[in-house]
Amino acid sequence: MTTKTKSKYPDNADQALLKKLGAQVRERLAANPAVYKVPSDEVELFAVGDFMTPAECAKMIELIDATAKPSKVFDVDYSSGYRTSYSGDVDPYDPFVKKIGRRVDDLLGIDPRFGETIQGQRYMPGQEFQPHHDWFHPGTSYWDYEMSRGGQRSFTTMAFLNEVEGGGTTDFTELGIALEPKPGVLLIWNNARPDGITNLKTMHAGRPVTAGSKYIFTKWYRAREWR
Ligand SMILES: O=C(O)CCC(=O)C(=O)O
Ligand SMILES: [Fe+2]
Repeated sequence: MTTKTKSKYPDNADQALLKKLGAQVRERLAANPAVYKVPSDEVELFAVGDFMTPAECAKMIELIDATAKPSKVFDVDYSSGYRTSYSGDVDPYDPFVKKIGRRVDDLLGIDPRFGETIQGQRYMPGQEFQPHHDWFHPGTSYWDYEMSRGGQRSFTTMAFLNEVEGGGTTDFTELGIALEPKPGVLLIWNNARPDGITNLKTMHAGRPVTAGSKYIFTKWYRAREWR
């Protein structure tokens, strides 16, 4: 249940910053031949193949297994069963994790201070992440807190780390796009539209894994310095 409370932050908080960041990242990705733009007029969505080597995927999976615990959710607004995977922040001071984080920073060209720490996720059969936006919704219990520590989420990056035996696609439910988990691939999307307004069409889901397991990591960027 969502309780609307008065906030000192406007619904479109950080719009101007999101617009500026969007333009900056768009230009940088367009200049990079390793970046594939997934065709859509509604969401700026990109993929990079072989972003992670097989050895790096294996190492990240090891770290996720070591830290995985039931997913933290913004509990008041996320009903139980919404996200049933396991997740955890992998050690941000681990040199390997730092190296991968810097690679993502460099790909996007966003100020590294805007980046959240890398979060790992593991799905076992039956586990999923139901349709949601990664950007924060005004009026939620966590809105003011998140606005005070970096503001709106600008870009999402998400890497597939293993071959999934069954299920586990990442679906953009408003776009009719289903992306097969392919180890080493990094997905990138802008959570805002080019005008800087948060984009409703970025609705996406991690579909239930039906066989095997699915490992990913996500790294989100804010509109401002994240603390
Ligand atoms: O597992 C997926 O494919 C999606 C994960 C996701 O949406 C998230 O972590 O925010
Ligand atoms: Fe998400």
